Amino acid sequence: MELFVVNRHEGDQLQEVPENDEQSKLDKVLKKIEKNKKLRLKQKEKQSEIQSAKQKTIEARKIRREIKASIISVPENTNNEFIDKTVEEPIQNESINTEKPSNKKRRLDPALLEGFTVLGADNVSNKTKVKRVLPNWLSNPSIISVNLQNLETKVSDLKQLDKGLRKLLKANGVKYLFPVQAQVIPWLLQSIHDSQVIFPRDVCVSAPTGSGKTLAFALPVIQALKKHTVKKIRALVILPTQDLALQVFKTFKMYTQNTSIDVCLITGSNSFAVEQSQLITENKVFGPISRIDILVCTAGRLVDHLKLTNGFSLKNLEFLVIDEADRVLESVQNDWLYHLEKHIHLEEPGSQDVHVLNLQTLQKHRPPQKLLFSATLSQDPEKLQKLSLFQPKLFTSIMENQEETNNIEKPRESFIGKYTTPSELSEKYIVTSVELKPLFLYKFIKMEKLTRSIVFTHSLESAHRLTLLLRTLLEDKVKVEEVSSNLQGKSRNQLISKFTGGEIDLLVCTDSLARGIDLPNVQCVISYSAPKHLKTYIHRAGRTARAGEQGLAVTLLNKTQLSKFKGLLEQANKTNVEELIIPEDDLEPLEEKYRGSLVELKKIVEKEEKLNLERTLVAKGNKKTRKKRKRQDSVGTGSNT
Ligand SMILES: Nc1ncnc2c1ncn2[C@@H]1O[C@H](COP(=O)(O)OP(=O)(O)OP(=O)(O)O)[C@@H](O)[C@H]1O
Repeated sequence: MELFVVNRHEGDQLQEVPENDEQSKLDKVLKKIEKNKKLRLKQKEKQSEIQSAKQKTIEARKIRREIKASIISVPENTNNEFIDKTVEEPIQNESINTEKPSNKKRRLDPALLEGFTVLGADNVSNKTKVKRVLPNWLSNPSIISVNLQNLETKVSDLKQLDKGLRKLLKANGVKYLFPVQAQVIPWLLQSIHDSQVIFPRDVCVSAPTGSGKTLAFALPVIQALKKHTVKKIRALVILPTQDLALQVFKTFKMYTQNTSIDVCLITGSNSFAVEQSQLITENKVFGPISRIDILVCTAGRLVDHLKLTNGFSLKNLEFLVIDEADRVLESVQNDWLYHLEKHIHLEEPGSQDVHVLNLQTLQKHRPPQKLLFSATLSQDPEKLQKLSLFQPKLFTSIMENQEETNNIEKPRESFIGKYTTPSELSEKYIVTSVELKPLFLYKFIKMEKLTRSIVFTHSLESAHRLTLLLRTLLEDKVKVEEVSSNLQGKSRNQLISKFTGGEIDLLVCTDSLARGIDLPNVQCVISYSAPKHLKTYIHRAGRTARAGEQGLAVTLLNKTQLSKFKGLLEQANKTNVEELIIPEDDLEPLEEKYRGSLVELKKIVEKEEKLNLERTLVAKGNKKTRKKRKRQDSVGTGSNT
């Protein structure tokens, strides 16, 4: 029997009792019940503890939210502070909170539970919605109108502006200032005047394409530099491309005539040595000295001169203008910002006066006033922060006819950062299939009798093929040319002048021509390849409807691109861009011709490819023969010696 005895664990307190002892059995059961009762009671207590801890955690979160809300409200006069737009509660706040008066401290204690998963607790809590908080200077800009029709500021009334400059403006047909000029020029002139006693604030200007931003910075800079007699580079204007630098250079040249100010352009279109000789002259007594006052350049070429040109100095810089600023800042060309800052802040060898703190040395070592301009200026504090702006001031435009215009004070935070386009710009889109896209374009060109228009494609190859196809379709009745980045220097400029002069009707190009280029009276801009980014769309469209003229921007889309394109437009508050419907029936009579042109295009492309191949082979062959000859020559010379 003993083999079958099972030793059961009956609990520590339980004594072994004889099986027939009923009373002891009963006692045993009662004890068990009592024990279970106690256990349940304990569990209940634990449960209620957990419940109250949960309640406390919720209260603590509520308090932290309140404290956070008071911390992220931006105080006045913190112009140059960049407060992260995605302010999440800083961890340090927890320890700060626990040191609050006793009642709060008690309420915040459950924060200690943070990090523990409370079993059985309801861990689904509402996440605090992160509010976009901009620094004061970004959320309180000066608003620029986009209306170029009813201009109010007469050039002759702007008495702060130098008489000579006013005369030149009139001579160039400028009688009224555009809104961006009417606001920025007087403000800058005042700040330049005040800069004798206080450091001037940096300025960011975001205004539509073709709204006249170039004069808004050029005129104040020229006026400020007129007083100097000694030549030193005092204004540096940086642009993203050679074309744009040339354009801005021309404006400076125009408005510095009749002054002693010298302007120079360095973009790499001339040889390095020529540029060096334009920048610096060698003086027998003083060594290398500057020949110029204003330098217009591209970022990459600037760095080359900072590194290699003896005597090239930007230590007297009073203005640093960055036009198309968002693009220039995106470019990492030779790390230009780093090299520029390093150069400006580097002490002259043997210089002592930086350590002497008086007004004169402060003025001498004051950083240049930074002026940033663009139609798509980033208003993201993090991006702007790398420029270390000093008490920046923002001028920005907003869309007319928007609710915001009527109540500027209310929705500032929501409209800041949205790009604006000229109010004279009409926008449309055409939906088509990939195969019929060129046919739709052809029909649209014929329908609208387009001249003075620009077609944007996504690649050089696509621009080239589309040019060939359009030529065969349009049979030279409409003059089509392509501008690509393959085309450099003079020939590129010649082509652009031909277009400006009306000799070319359609320019097919890539986005190398999308930004800043000021071509007068462009009738229509066609995005043959859909733009991938809103900025690209805005700059492409900005080649038309400039300086108060009417203009049309049309985008060709596949069905799959439609929703993304609409999304882009929404980002700029454009909700009523309409579809231009070209009925497929209208295309039928053209299909025959289209097919013929495609066959023609295929032949031309094949011929070109063959020609290219032959040229490459000839080039390779020449190289080989040259090498062979060289070897033979050296063998020959060896045998002779
Ligand atoms: N007050 C004015 N009256 C008449 N025309 C003007 C005035 N100001 C500028 N313009 C002309 O308007 C055109 C566009 O000016 P500008 O190139 O400066 O525009 P923008 O704002 O820099 O454009 P983008 O952003 O595309 O570079 C130029 O041809 C310029 O000569």
